[in-house]
Amino acid sequence: MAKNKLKNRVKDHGIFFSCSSYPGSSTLYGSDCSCGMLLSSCSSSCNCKSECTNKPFQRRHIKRMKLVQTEKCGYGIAADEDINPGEFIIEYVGEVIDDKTCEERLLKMKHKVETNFYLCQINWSMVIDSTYKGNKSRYFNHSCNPIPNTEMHKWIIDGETRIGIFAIRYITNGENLTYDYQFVQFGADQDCYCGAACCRKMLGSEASKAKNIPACEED
Ligand SMILES: C[S@@+](CC[C@H](N)C(=O)[O-])C[C@H]1O[C@@H](n2cnc3c(N)ncnc32)[C@H](O)[C@@H]1O
Repeated sequence: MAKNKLKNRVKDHGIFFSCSSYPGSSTLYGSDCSCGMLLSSCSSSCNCKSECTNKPFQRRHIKRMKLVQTEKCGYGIAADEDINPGEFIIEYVGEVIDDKTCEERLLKMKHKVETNFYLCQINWSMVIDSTYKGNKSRYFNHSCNPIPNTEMHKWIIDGETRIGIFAIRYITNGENLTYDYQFVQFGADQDCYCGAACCRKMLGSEASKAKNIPACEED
């Protein structure tokens, strides 16, 4: 494990050395910073040194947000301040578990007839489970396009994969914060109540066919 970490760090240095952002130039997720464009946070080995703001995770400036009760999706999260496009909102955290543990937990949840799932698949071998440990990111609900106002991004920080939630458009104070789960996160047989006119899940379900919900253009 330690060996792997070391390998990753060495790889990261290739990215860090190529960073040529001028001090204080990058505030969003890397639009003008080589590291940011590669979804990698800047470090002390970068040319941009300490003034560079491309360190969303280390700086930990999470946005103000509050827990709300939604009409059909249980609890959700609403912005408690205006948020600009591209801004870092919060890190998605939880227990990092492997596929086997994930399957076991899913089976247990099924037996308990749980309806809220907090599992997020990061890659083939890694799942973040915020069922027992997490922060407010665990309450972000799903929306099909074009409704979501946030997006998840994988970042490499000191050789470790971390997940950040970023704004994809201007968000006004009070708006519910959602992203597209891509259906890796909640039970495959659950209906979606995101309210999008071309809700993918509803379109596929018998319920939507019965309600005659029109197909999206891209479908
Ligand atoms: C990560 S949790 C989000 C917080 C959750 N609403 C709660 O009350 O704790 C994911 C769960 O929320 C519900 N959910 C999220 N988005 C939904 C949607 N668009 N339609 C229906 N249920 C949704 C599902 O039960 C899903 O398993």
